[in-house]
Amino acid sequence: MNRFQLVQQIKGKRSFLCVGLDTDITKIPKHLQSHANAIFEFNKSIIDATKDHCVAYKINTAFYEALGVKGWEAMEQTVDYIPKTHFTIADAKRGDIGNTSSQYAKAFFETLNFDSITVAPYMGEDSIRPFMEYENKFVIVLGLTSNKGAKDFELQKMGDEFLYEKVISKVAEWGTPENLMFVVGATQSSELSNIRKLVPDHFLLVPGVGFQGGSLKEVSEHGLNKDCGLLVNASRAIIYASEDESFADEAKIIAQQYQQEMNGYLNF
Ligand SMILES: O=c1ccn([C@@H]2O[C@H](COP(=O)(O)O)[C@@H](O)[C@H]2O)c(=O)[nH]1
Repeated sequence: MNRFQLVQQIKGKRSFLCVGLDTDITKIPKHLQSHANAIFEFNKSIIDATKDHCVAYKINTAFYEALGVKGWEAMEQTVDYIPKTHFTIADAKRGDIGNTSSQYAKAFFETLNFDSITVAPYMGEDSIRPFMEYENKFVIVLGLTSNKGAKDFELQKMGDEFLYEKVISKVAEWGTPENLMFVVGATQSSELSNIRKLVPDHFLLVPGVGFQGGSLKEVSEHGLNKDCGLLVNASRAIIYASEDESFADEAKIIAQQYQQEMNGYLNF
């Protein structure tokens, strides 16, 4: 999917919600846990229930990799099941020397047909370039993350700049808003206006609303750009909205609430 198609979808749905499929076998409703293909069955119900209210799905690969072959198969089935109208994110946080990054890119963009992948910037340009060689695919580079540990490196000053500012400005030179996005945690909304000065046109993937306490209102006030420019992710708040058989209906209700709130913030 390209940027234009993503923006069109946001405009049509009046939503910039990304549903996070952080599917944990121990947290899904009891009646599904004994199912031979429990993870995929759960995801299928969540996708069916939320697809009218969101524009993207983010699969955090850790939850699937933890289960070995069965988890990987469930991830493959899930990516294939997500409607082609929706933007897909492999939240895999990869990045390595060039030839290894090429294999990661092949794994997530060819073997699995994701639209994008999250990448850690620490190893520099040659670790990110291989992901950028694909047309209509996005590299989503960790900028300023939502966790407490962001203060250990990302929010350390290097001269008169924070490290995260240096990372975002430098990485932005390697790509364009057509193939590059940045992760910025919703818990870091006080830095969003500053980030928008560095990258006015890029999309930002914003995790951290819901369970981590980030504010959708603040993120929208400081992060929206002329094309929306935001994909706000909620995982646990949506997929674990209920532990019983009505989990998909409850997930739909929460996703719809996010959509309605987002509609009110959109400036087009
Ligand atoms: O800075 C970051 C980067 C990634 N994440 C991921 O997003 C989701 C958040 O899940 P919630 O349940 O909505 O809190 C999860 O997959 C994280 O690994 C992040 O939270 N912060």
